[in-house]
Amino acid sequence: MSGTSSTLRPPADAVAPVRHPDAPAPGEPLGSHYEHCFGCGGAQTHGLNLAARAGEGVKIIAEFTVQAAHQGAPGLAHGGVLASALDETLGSLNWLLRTIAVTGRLETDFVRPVPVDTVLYLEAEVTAVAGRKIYSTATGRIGGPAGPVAVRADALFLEVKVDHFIDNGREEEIQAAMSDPDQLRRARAFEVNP
Ligand SMILES: CCCCCCCCCCCC(=O)SCCNC(=O)CCNC(=O)[C@H](O)C(C)(C)COP(=O)(O)OP(=O)(O)OC[C@H]1O[C@@H](n2cnc3c(N)ncnc32)[C@H](O)[C@@H]1OP(=O)(O)O
Repeated sequence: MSGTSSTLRPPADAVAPVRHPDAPAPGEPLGSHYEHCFGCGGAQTHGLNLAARAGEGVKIIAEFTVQAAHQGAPGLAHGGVLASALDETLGSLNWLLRTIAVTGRLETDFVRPVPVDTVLYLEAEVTAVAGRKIYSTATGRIGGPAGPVAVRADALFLEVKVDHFIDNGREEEIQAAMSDPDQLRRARAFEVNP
């Protein structure tokens, strides 16, 4: 079964997304934006450790290996973990636009089961922008770019101000991230254009 709800269809006045001139070059790894991020942070023992790199235009390519800690059914990835991998990959797209944005809606199709040890190969692309709304889509394949599709998602991200994180995040982590002496790391923790 497949389908997309009407809120994920760009309106008639939507425009094509524009890659920021300072976006990383195609093939360049994005690295982790925040070490405690469940999706990409190295400090998360059971996190996804997802590695994303810039693609052409407004595309991202990412890979993550399903670990034993990611199981739902015996030997198979938990659906929520797969949705997290899609969310993280889609979220990384905003780095190409240099827009701070959070997921408002994420619709996921689980097409086939994903065994532990699988390398999930993800491709995501921004499809349209309408004001604060950023529309995007992603696909996850088993093993590599020619592998069978296991998951796919459509998403709506909403542009926010950095205050979104400062006002809502737990004080302890906000203070730690803001007092990081590394300016780039400080900026990326909040997904801000450095
Ligand atoms: C390398 C480093 C990269 C960085 C890599 C980073 C990866 C990070 C991980 C991935 C990203 C995440 O998981 S982010 C974390 C998960 N997401 C969140 O925590 C977001 C929680 N939700 C919120 O804070 C809020 O609901 C917002 C910000 C999404 C929206 O609130 P708002 O700003 O007040 O906007 P609001 O006025 O309600 O709505 C504005 C317009 O958007 C529409 N809209 C709002 N929400 C929705 C929705 N869920 N579905 C449909 N439409 C919606 C409204 O109808 C309205 O349309 P109209 O009337 O104007 O037409």
